[in-house]
Amino acid sequence: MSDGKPPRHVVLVGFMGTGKSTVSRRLAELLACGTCDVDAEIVKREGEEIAAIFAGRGEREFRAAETEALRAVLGAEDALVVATGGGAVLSPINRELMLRRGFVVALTADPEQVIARVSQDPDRPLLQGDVRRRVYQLLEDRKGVYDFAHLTIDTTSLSVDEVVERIAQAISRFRTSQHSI
Ligand SMILES: Nc1ncnc2c1ncn2[C@@H]1O[C@H](COP(=O)(O)OP(=O)(O)O)[C@@H](O)[C@H]1O
Ligand SMILES: O=C(O)C1=C[C@@H](OP(=O)(O)O)[C@@H](O)[C@H](O)C1
Ligand SMILES: [Mg+2]
Repeated sequence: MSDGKPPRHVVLVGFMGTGKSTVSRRLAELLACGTCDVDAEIVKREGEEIAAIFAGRGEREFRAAETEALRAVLGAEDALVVATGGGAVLSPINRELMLRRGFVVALTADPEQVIARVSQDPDRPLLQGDVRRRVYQLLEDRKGVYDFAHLTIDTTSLSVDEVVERIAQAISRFRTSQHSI
């Protein structure tokens, strides 16, 4: 349900390793606005690392904490670039919050590119064990879940700066067409 306010934040969604956290920081610099990573917000609010929450309390509790963190972040008065975690879109409540408060940008990347990027960081709890198998399985499980975004960018062969530039151009078009961000 709309509360009558225009979309305000830029919200990045997408599978793990598509570049949401990295792009969000760089895009915020370019737009001269604040930025928030929902994963970092969860860690701050819960006082535990993401992997520790998954290990100690399970994914269900992580998802509940994620919705509360997302709600708090998107409630900010000033415009932010918000990086979400790859599974944040699984909840219809979260998708509704994002669409109500933001211009939603989905980042995608080919599976092998995702694997190359996430293999450098061993801390993602859902990718423990056989990373390749987990990535292909989760991509299959999550097919279509990022399609609700206003804009989708395939980052497979783009640099971070090129992704940032494309989002900035799209925001500019979106602004002139009707909305404020
Ligand atoms: N467009 C890109 N090209 C190459 N490497 C990238 C790109 N975007 C992100 N990366 C790298 O991929 C890794 C995962 O990026 P990250 O921002 O943590 O993704 P996410 O938040 O979507 O999981 C990081 O090492 C980052 O530097
Ligand atoms: O896809 C997911 O379910 C998750 C993605 C992670 O964020 P990134 O997409 O930034 O890696 C983090 O929220 C958590 O490990 C769960
Ligand atoms: Mg991230």
